[in-house]
Amino acid sequence: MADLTTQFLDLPVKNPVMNAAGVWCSVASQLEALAESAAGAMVTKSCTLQPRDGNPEPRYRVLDGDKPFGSINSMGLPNEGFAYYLRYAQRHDYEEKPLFVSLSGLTLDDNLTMIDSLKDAVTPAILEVNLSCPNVPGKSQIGYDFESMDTLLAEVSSGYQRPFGVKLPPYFDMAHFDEAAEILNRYPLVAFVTCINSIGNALVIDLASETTLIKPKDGFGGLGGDYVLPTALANVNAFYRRCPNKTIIGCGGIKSGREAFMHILAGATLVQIGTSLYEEGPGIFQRVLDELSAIMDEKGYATTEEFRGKLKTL
Ligand SMILES: O=C1NC(=O)NC(C(=O)O)N1
Repeated sequence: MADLTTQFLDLPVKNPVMNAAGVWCSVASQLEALAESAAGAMVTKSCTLQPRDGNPEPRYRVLDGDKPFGSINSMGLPNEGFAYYLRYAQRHDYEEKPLFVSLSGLTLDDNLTMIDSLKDAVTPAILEVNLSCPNVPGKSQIGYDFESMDTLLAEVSSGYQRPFGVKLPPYFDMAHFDEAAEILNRYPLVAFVTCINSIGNALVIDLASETTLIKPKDGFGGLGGDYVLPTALANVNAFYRRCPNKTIIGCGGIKSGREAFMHILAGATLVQIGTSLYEEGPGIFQRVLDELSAIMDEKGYATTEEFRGKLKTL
């Protein structure tokens, strides 16, 4: 029988499956549902210093023939504001499972202000800095601006002075994998890297009405689900190869034990579920865990360590 327990940084985790920031984690009732779910860890909605309404509706659509195979979203960082998530972090039961807090400040100063407060709160929450929201009109993704990313990592490292992680956008070019990894490797406090956020600024069209599916940004939004699995696996493996001293969290296209297995094989220690969680709800965690466990039993792996990063090439 597969043993799904694992270690993340120096923390014991009962299993490697969790939510992706932004999905089922914006308000306390959702966070409590995640805390009670089978997920081995959980993360809060990426927050800004002040509460935000986000973009106009419709801003999320699941793309489904007979079964959901993807999503497009342009939420625009709607959230209750940093203080709300800090309050949750201070009442979370860390014996039950680790909690990640995701920050996505609209400015570097906002990020540093939130990080100071998080550090002063002395909470066991794990910091994930979102460098990759594609949906705030007029704001580019820090992960695609290497100079800004370098500056942010320097400032956060010196301000936070504790291990933290970053949520990266997908990259699509070897030179970009190399450059991003070279920057990340300058910062030993960047203990983990979460790959990937949605594939930004996709466009989905409704044929019948000849109209975009979502309203914000003329219909341009972040793509998730089946569409992004190959890109997510590539980013997980690219940073796993290039950042041997960092832990990788895989996100993108996970809807069953199969994709969770692939992400771990590519190098992920934990895996995050977004689109499928949005559609199925927190019951998905036990289903994916059972499926992952069955695949491991079938292949003869007792733990995830035995196959993590062991992707073979031809
Ligand atoms: O980082 C993010 N990625 C997304 O795909 N959507 C949300 C958002 O728009 O709030 N943020």
